[in-house]
Amino acid sequence: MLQIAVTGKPNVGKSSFFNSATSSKVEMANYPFTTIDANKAVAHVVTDCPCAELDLTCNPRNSKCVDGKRFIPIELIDVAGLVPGAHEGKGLGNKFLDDLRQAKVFIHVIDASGSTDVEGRPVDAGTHDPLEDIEFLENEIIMWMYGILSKNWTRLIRKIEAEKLDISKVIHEQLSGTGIAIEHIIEAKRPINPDYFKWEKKELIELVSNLLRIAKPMLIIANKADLPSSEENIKRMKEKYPNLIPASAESELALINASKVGLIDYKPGDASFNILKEEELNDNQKKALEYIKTNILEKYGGTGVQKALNAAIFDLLNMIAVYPVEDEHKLTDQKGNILPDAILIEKDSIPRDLAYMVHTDIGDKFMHAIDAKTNMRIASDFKLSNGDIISIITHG
Ligand SMILES: Nc1nc2c(ncn2[C@@H]2O[C@H](COP(=O)(O)OP(=O)(O)OP(=O)(O)O)[C@@H](O)[C@H]2O)c(=O)[nH]1
Ligand SMILES: [Mg+2]
Repeated sequence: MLQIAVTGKPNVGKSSFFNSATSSKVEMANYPFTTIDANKAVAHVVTDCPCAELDLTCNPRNSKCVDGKRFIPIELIDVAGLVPGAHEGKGLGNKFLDDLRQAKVFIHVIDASGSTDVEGRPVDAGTHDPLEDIEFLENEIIMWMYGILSKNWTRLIRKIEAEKLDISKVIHEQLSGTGIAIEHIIEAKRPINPDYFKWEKKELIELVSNLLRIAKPMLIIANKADLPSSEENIKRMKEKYPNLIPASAESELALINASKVGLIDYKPGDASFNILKEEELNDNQKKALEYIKTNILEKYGGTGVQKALNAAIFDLLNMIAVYPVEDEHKLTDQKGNILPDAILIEKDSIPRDLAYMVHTDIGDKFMHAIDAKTNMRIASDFKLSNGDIISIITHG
């Protein structure tokens, strides 16, 4: 399953974000290094389910559908906090950084309120500038990957020369286990001096920065947006990082918990909620809900948690959800389930790519595909888009 890593310095709310997105109960506390061992669980990205526009009732198998919204599973990993110097082992950094290897995209959680110092220790709200945290973390991740790439570099270069090997392939092998594709490496090294025998630290770092930008993009989440000192910081940071998403993991947890016990009507991603059992709420709960409504939902259009997951997959990784079916008339699988599976695939993929995502065997036996919304056969270079329902015709 596609993995998103939740990363950042200690004590910013990574585990709170993780718990709110996955309904897990890992420990959260106001001191650094509460989390040591990485936690993994399933979260969901949400998109419009085609069942709504087609006026159908679907029977999802690999995902869920709630009120015409399709919730598609992804894996979230919550890791230990990183401090400056992590790539040199500070704060157990090397071990912690290796937990990020598999991730396709990073959600970088920062404490927008400035109430934790650079190593995550609580300080007076507003006394630390969270902008500094964005820069140091990016640098740590670059230096970590540089460490992996540059290991035995001189020996590797000699080997490439002696055995006439392809540099991209060798780099690909060196970075195996990071999910970085050879195409990413080819693209990342394009702007760098082609004479790789002359590459030094500067060129390798440039290569790694390009690679990370292409292959493992990072989304910044300004968490603790509910605290008063966050507002000014968010405004200021947005000028430099316009894609930054303000969030309040703590508010999302509160809303989800209230919704689970039936006090309110709320689902992840909603920008509002309805109180269902006013009489069962005590004064503190009423105040808390009112606070979240005015200071988070109305101000930022949601708690930011679901928005962040969606942005990571649909915007940063440029993915779309496509629905393979076996019966293009009934839009079902063999067992009669309507729109059973939602598959996350890169935008502009072609039908054969989808066939391979469904199963290697289906990919190998691919003949052509049918757009099940129009019942028309589609070209082999047809570019899939979000919400497409596709029937794959195979031979044999
Ligand atoms: N006000 C506010 N506090 C939050 C929010 N999210 C988390 N916190 C608090 O921040 C502190 C740290 O939360 P954690 O989720 O443990 O943070 P972490 O980043 O996982 O910390 P480490 O595991 O130590 O790296 C806790 O006291 C949380 O209650 C939020 O959205 N708003
Ligand atoms: Mg934690």
